[in-house]
Amino acid sequence: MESVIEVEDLRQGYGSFEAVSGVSFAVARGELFALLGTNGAGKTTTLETVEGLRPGRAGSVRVLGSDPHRERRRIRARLGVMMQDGGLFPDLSVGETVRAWRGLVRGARTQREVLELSGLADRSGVRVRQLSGGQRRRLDLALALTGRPEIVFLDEPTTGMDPQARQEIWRIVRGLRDQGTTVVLTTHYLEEAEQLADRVAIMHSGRIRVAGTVAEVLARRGARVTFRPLPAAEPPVIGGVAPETGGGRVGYELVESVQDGLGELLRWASGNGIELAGLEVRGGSLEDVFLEIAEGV
Ligand SMILES: Nc1ncnc2c1ncn2[C@@H]1O[C@H](COP(=O)(O)OP(=O)(O)OP(=O)(O)O)[C@@H](O)[C@H]1O
Repeated sequence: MESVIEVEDLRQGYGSFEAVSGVSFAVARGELFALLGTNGAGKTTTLETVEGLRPGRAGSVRVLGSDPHRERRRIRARLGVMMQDGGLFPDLSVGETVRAWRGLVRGARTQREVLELSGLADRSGVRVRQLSGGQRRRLDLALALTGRPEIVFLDEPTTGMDPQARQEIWRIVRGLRDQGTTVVLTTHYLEEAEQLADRVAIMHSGRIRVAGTVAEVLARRGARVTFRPLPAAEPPVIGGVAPETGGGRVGYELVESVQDGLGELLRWASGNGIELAGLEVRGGSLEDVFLEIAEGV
């Protein structure tokens, strides 16, 4: 598959501080790639370098076959960027903002299309300063899409939004992907990545710690099996894993032996005439992986 973004061993920093310490990833055309991570992990720094806002300190970044910083003019019109803190003028109305933006973009969507994308067609005369935070983000997103970009960068597109506003952004982002647009986003919301992303990379302290499809990332987590303690019986070792007791439950973290371990537990229970009270089996979530990485496990 054609890679439209290739990042190899990228290093980036501020003064003597290194914020990104050797990050590598590639994004295929039409893919939705999410960068996740703890606060200060280096997501925005990575994204801004890939957008070409500044040159990397070391390593290589190619976007649509070009160096996004040195050859920015060559590819700029093919990229759409929605920054964390959009550069909107508070005194312009929504309509004026869209008109001004369209004037800067080649092959722009119509005024009406951009207003409809922003969901603000009926608020065209309202000043930007009067919009809610969520409405401003939607306007930012619509502006980023004005030139029908091939690649769209979204830095925390739904931060601070209520669930309904978030769903609306997700609908627009899914629409982009359906049209074959490549999307790279950063997010704090694991659910957002689970809902939208074809592939994710989880960053911590300037490095990518885990990357892959959501299914691949979750596969490194097993399942947690728990039940309520039994007064008369010592819980067995299953799948080679010893029981842990805490919070009023007996639990096992089964990674490679989920099915075998569960089978052993059920055979042990029925062999001893025991009913396992409150038995639960829960697969790993992206949140578990995230917390594990954030805790440096
Ligand atoms: N302009 C700057 N000058 C100095 N240090 C900076 C600057 N911008 C970011 N940093 C530092 O670089 C590190 C990475 O920041 P970055 O914003 O890339 O992380 P992030 O993963 O996007 O975080 P968040 O999720 O909190 O937005 C942090 O330690 C941050 O304090």
